[in-house]
Amino acid sequence: MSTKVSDSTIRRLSHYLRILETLERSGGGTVSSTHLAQAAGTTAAQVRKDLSLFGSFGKRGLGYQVADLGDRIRGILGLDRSWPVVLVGAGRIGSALFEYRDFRRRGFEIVSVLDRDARKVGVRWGPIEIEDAATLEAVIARESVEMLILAVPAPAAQEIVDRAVAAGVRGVLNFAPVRLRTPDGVFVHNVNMVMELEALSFDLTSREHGLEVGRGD
Ligand SMILES: NC(=O)c1ccc[n+]([C@@H]2O[C@H](COP(=O)([O-])OP(=O)(O)OC[C@H]3O[C@@H](n4cnc5c(N)ncnc54)[C@H](O)[C@@H]3O)[C@@H](O)[C@H]2O)c1
Repeated sequence: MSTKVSDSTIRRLSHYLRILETLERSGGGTVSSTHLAQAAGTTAAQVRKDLSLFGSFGKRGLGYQVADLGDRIRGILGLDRSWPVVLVGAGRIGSALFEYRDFRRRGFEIVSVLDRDARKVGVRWGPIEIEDAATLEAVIARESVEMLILAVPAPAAQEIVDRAVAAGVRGVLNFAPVRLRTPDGVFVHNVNMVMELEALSFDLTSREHGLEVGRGD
């Protein structure tokens, strides 16, 4: 039977990893679940619960080896390899994402950018040239890509995803404000900054409604 892992657990693992990487840079050693919890804004019990989903880590009373736990979390998150990524949509969002250097540092390399606008196709962006969106399937095969970033207008999104999935893509980071339909085994993560702002607005107004903001599962 497979274990269900919540999105919040995955986010906390990313958070723990950042803390561990800071500790690795300052010499490593060991870290307690209490320290990790404080730095991540959660409880020691939550840290232990999150990690226990993936096996046993650390020794009771001795804490976790920073380097070892970092490696294990990188393995759990699939960050012990690099992921070539194709970006479709060389517009404002697309160019901002392409410029973002942390992707490559964390193992996500945008190996191709595609657009359907003839004025953009062939334009050089650093080491790459924007390619014609009509060649999407060929690019996915050439680069052995499983991840797609979608930064096109909403009406264009579904068709691109259908083609990409048929060509072998299994994960989509979607910026278009549209709910995409994909078959089982294909994962879509939507980025919607308006929803984030709405959540923030809720946080700021919740007291007026007598509500307490909680950050549980
Ligand atoms: N997730 C968020 O929070 C957020 C924030 C802002 C914008 N967006 C969304 O991101 C998307 C991109 O926004 P933008 O401001 O970069 O737009 P933009 O108009 O600057 O860029 C869109 C690009 O997509 C290209 N394109 C259009 N149809 C295409 C197709 N069928 N195949 C390939 N390329 C195609 C266009 O030529 C253009 O270069 C939009 O859907 C927008 O609503 C999301």
